[in-house]
Amino acid sequence: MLSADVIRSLPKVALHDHLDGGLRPATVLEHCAEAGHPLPAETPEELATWFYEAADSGSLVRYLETFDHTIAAMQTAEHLRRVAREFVVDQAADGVVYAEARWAPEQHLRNGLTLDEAVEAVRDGLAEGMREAAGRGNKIVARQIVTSMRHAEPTLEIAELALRYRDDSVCGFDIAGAEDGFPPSRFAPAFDFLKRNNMFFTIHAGEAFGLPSIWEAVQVCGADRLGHGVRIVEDIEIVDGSARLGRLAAYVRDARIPLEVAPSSNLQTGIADELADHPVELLKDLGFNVTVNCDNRLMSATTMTREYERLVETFNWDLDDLELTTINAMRAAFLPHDQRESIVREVIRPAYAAARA
Ligand SMILES: O=c1[nH]cnc2c1ncn2[C@H]1C[C@H](O)[C@@H](CO)O1
Ligand SMILES: [Zn+2]
Repeated sequence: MLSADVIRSLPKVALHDHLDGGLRPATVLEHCAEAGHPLPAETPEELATWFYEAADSGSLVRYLETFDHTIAAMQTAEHLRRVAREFVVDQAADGVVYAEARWAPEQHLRNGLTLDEAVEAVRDGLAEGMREAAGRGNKIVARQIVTSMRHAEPTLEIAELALRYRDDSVCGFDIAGAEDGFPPSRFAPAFDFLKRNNMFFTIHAGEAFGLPSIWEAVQVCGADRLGHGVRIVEDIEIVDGSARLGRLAAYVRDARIPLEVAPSSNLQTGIADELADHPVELLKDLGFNVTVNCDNRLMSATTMTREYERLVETFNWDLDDLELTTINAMRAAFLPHDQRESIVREVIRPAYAAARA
């Protein structure tokens, strides 16, 4: 069985990781003290436990309430820059070689930052993080995904922001937040605008709500990837031990739509009680384009290494499964094809070959 140390040493790819869901507890404490924002705990250890427990209710809406505290810690350019730098350094130390950090700039304007200033602060922090990680021998490429909050009044403003910073650290767009009651089609004008401009986007869908949400994300909005997407199992029937795919499940699989699966996070928001009952294994076995992600390292008390460790322990995942899902993720990255393939060829494949030898 693969140990945590071996998993950590292997190259991993993080496509779905929220910038405001992965802060170091000590940074939350420091920034919130400066901002005068009260917190429910006083030490990094207590705060880490508080986040995990508060997020572990089985409800996405309650899970999302915990972000009040991290968002309060990210309201100045300096705070955003540091959080972005630490995001990259921490991922790189965990063996992540490519990461996309998603966050919603509209939630970070309380102290007077403009949307552009906020995106630039994160851009600069990501660049510092990449330099710092490389200096420590952990090379990583990091980009940002600009997110719209789905309960907000849909506008084109955030999609336009993403487009303005394309090729300047922004690689894509996303919508996040409560899913039930806020279907992806509300943002159809933003997605149309991005399509017209040939820009990539992913959509959180099939996490807390089922097939109608996934269908809209894929067929109405044209999502390049699905954030979670795990409720696609609701369109799969097991009859006499063999799987029958409904039309939507078949489309998602056959069109190779990448699923940004985040096992620990999904358990906390109610997909199943135990990892053994999580659909990730079935989806992988059926040939869906599965990728493995943390979603929110702070709220789920996890890392990419930990997510894989749990999959190894629960489903006996081996090097083939790790390499497959890592290459799936790298090929689904919102990065130019030649850059993706060079990371696959020069970083991922050789490391897994060496681990086998
Ligand atoms: O898993 C999630 N589903 C829906 N929304 C989420 C999830 N994780 C984080 N968010 C929200 C809370 C953050 O403030 C926002 C932007 O990162 O995205
Ligand atoms: Zn998410």
